[in-house]
Amino acid sequence: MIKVGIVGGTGYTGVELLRLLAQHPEVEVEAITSRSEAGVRVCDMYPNLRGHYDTLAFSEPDADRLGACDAVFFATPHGVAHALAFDLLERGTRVIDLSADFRLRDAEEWAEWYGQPHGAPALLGEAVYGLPEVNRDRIRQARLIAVPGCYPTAVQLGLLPLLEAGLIDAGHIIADCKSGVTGAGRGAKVPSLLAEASESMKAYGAAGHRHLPEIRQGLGDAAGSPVGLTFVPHLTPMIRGIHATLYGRLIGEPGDLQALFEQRFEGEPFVDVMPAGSHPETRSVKGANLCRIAVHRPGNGDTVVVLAVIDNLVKGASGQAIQNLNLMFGFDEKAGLAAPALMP
Ligand SMILES: NC(=O)C1=CN([C@@H]2O[C@H](COP(=O)(O)OP(=O)(O)OC[C@H]3O[C@@H](n4cnc5c(N)ncnc54)[C@H](OP(=O)(O)O)[C@@H]3O)[C@@H](O)[C@H]2O)C=CC1
Ligand SMILES: CC(=O)N[C@@H](CCC(=O)OP(=O)(O)O)C(=O)O
Repeated sequence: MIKVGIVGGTGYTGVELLRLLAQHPEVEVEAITSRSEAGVRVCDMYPNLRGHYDTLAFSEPDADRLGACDAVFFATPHGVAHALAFDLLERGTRVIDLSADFRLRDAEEWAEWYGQPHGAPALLGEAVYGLPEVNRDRIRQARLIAVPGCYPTAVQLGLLPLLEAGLIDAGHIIADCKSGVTGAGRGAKVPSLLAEASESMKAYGAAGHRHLPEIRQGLGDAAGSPVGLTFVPHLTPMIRGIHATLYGRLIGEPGDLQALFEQRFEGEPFVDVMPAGSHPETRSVKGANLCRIAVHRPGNGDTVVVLAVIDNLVKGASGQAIQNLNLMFGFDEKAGLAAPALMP
């Protein structure tokens, strides 16, 4: 049994960590922080957790208490993990950061997109990008994990087989993505209000979203050279879910694309390549640590269309974070993550 701490326990990804860890056979949640709810019992704020965490209460972030844990998850806004990660690593605590603080390798690029100086550039060299389908062996050895963003998880998983095999024009890729409103976090914001977000849909960040450099970095690694990417996110009236529709221009005759995807993800516990002709639905991954993918070649033409769906709070955040923890501590990769999706 290991002890873990969670910094930022009142947000959607924090409570999702608690829900999933309640089923984890090797983990005990030792500390959970919230400055605004310090002293409140977790089960009083989140009644779905009654019977699972009846004595655990939110507390102020405290380096000594967190540093006594084997691992600490940061489910906090950008910049918070920068300030605490070094101290925790010095104490021998491993850090799994759900925010974007350690996702970009270039501190200056991070500062440009996140509008603040990078607070821990000295740690960037050792941070491992926590996409197990790419970096599984490095994750096993890591002390510091940058959990990928929600859109970047869906887009990279959907495009990796094509880029690694050099089958599409890496200079002209389009990622048209839709997210549920929990992607915007739990903090009160006008665009997340029921009257604003329901029965309507809108694009945002078309001129440049902060996930663009993260996705470009990962796709560039897969392609072996810089990629040209147009990424347009949309806010849709659902609570959870990301749907990515990805377009690439085929170079020459690609062979059997369905077989390519099946082989690339063979044995992956959390990627499901669906049968040819499928159209995956976000509800088919709701609550599950899973990316379902379908690959199409309309009219046998020169464009390949990949459809990828995840739950933004699970494979797009907290589930993927636990998948990383399992690898870091040598647990079964599926521990705590085996439940199927909720349908309907
Ligand atoms: N929602 C999603 O789908 C996804 C989110 N993420 C990322 O995960 C992180 C958390 O997201 P989400 O759960 O939605 O966020 P929320 O905004 O819902 O929650 C943020 C949490 O962080 C705490 N917090 C805020 N500021 C500080 C601070 N300075 N020091 C310590 N704690 C702080 C808050 O508690 P309090 O203020 O009381 O201390 C709260 O518990 C973000 O970086 C987000 O971008 C990643 C993938 C997907
Ligand atoms: C719908 C919505 O607002 N989505 C968020 C992305 C989700 C998220 O939290 O991004 P990280 O994984 O990088 O933390 C956004 O567009 O900024």
